Amino acid sequence: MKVCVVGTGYVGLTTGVSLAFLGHQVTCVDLDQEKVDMLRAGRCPIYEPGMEELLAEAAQHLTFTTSYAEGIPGADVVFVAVQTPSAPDGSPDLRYLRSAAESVAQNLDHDFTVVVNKSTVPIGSGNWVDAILRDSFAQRADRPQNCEFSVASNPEFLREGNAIHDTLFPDRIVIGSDNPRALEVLNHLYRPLINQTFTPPSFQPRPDDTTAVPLVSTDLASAELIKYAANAFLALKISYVNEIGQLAGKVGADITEVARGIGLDQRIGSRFLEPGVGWGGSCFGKDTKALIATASEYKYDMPIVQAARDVNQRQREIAVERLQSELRILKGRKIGLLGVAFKPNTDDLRDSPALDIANLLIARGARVKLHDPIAGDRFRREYPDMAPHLSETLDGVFDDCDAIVLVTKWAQYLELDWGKFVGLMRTPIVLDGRNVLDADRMQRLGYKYIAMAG
Ligand SMILES: NC(=O)C1=CN([C@@H]2O[C@H](COP(=O)(O)OP(=O)(O)OC[C@H]3O[C@@H](n4cnc5c(N)ncnc54)[C@H](O)[C@@H]3O)[C@@H](O)[C@H]2O)C=CC1
Ligand SMILES: O=C(O)[C@H]1O[C@H](OP(=O)(O)OP(=O)(O)OC[C@H]2O[C@@H](n3ccc(=O)[nH]c3=O)[C@H](O)[C@@H]2O)[C@H](O)[C@@H](O)[C@@H]1O
Repeated sequence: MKVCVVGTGYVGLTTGVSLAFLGHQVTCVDLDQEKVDMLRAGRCPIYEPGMEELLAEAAQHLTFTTSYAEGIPGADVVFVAVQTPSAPDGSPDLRYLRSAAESVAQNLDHDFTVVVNKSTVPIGSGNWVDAILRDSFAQRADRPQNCEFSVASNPEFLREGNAIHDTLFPDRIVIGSDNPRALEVLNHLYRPLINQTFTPPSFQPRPDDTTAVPLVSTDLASAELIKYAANAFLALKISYVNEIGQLAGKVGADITEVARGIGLDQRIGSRFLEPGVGWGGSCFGKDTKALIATASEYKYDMPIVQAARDVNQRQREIAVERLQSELRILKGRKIGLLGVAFKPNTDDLRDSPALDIANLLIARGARVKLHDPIAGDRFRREYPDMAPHLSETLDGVFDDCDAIVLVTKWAQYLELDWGKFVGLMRTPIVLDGRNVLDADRMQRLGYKYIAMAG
C-alpha cells in the first residue's frame, strides 16, 4: 500500500521504516531539513538501536522529503506523528497537529485516504482533526472531485530504546474509527504484523512467545483514551513500587523481594516494578498531566494519577535528601551523576530525572559532574548552559568526588569495574538510584552503599 508518514521523530520514523520493511511504499515527510538530509544519507537522527540497520533493509521502499506534495497525493494511509508537548496549563499543545492536518488537506487527491492520528492527543482530537481537514480541503480552489478521506486513531505504544521490537512484535494494535472502509484499509495495512507472517530483520529475531497480535478495533474516543490510560497506569505502577520501596526502607524490608513477591501474582505482573529515582521521558509526565487537564475540563479530579506524579517528583527529591543526610553539607561537595538520558538505550533527555537531580543539587551549592555513554552530544546541544557539568570520562566524574549517583541503568555502569574508581573518590559513597548494584560487592570494594529504596 502507499503510505505517507508526517513527522519523523521517534514514532513517525519507527512507523515509516517498519511499514517500509514490511513491503509498503512509504514516504516520510518532515519539516526539519537537517533530519531529512540525514535520513536520506541512511543515518538516524536519534539514537535508537537497530534503526540504521532497518533503514538500510527497508531503503528500497522508503523516501524522505520535506514536501507534502511528494508524500500525500495517492496515499492510501497518512500517519500523523508530530509532537504534542505540554502547553503551560498542562494540556497538550496541538499547534503542530493543526498545521500538519492543514498541510495534509492541501495535498489530498486520492479517492480514499485514511488519515491516522498516531500522535498522543486529547480525547476528541479525532473529530477536531477531521474538522480541520474538511475546512482546509473545502478552501482549496483545486480540490479534486472524487476525493474522500476519513480520520482514524492508532495510538502508539513503543518504548524508546526498544522501538523496533515494540513495533514489529506489539502486545496489541489499537485502531479507533467508525468508518468500516477505513477499518478495512488499516486491517489490510497491518495484516503482516497482526498475523506475524513477515520474516523479521536479522538483528531483531521474533520472540519465542509471539502469536497473532490482538487487534482492538474501537471508536475514536476509546482509542484515544486507551493511550492515556495505558501510560498513566504504567506511570502509577512505577510510582507505587517507589512508594512501597520507601516504606520498605523504613520497616527493614527488601523491596526487590517485595516486588518479586507481588509481581508473580499474574494479576499484578512483574514488569514495571523496578524502584529507583522514578520515571522520566517525553510521555509519562506529559500524558499524566494531559489526562488530568482533560478530566478537569469535565470538572472531574484524578487523584490517583496526580498521586503518581507527586510520588515521582518526591523520588527525585529523596535522592538529594539521601545525599544530604549522608554528607551533611552539600555546599562545595562534588557529586557525580552516572547517566543523563531518561533511560538506557536512548539519547532522549526529555524530563530526565538526572537533569532534575542535578539542578536540585546545584541549587544546594553542590558541584555536579554528569556522564553518559551516548547522550553527551545531545546534552551539550540542548542544554548549553549545563554543558560545563558534563564529563567525557568516568575518571573526570569519580576524581575527588564526594558521592556518585547511579541515575540511568546503562549496561556500561552495571558492568563497570567499580573497584578501579573507588580510590579516586574523596569519600567513596554510591547512591544506587536504580537499586541494581550488588550492595555486598560494592561494600567489599570499599564503597559506602546507599540504596534508593529498602
Ligand atoms: N517518543 C515516544 O516514545 C512516543 C511518543 N508518542 C507520541 O507520538 C507523538 C510524536 O512523538 P515523538 O516521535 O517523540 O516526537 P518528536 O519530537 O521526536 O518528533 C516529531 C517530528 O515531527 C516533526 N514535525 C513537527 N511539525 C511538523 C509538521 N507540521 N509537518 C511535518 N513534520 C512536523 C518534527 O520536526 C519532528 O521531527 C507525540 O504525540 C508523542 O506523545 C507515543 C508513543 C511513544
Ligand atoms: O507514550 C510513550 O512515549 C511511551 O512511554 C513509555 O515508554 P518510554 O517513555 O520510552 O520508556 P519506558 O521504558 O516506559 O520508561 C519510562 C521511564 O520509567 C522508568 N522506569 C521504567 C520501568 C520501571 O520498572 N521503573 C522505572 O523507573 C524508566 O527508567 C524511564 O525513566 C511507555 O512504556 C510506552 O509504552 C509508551 O509508548
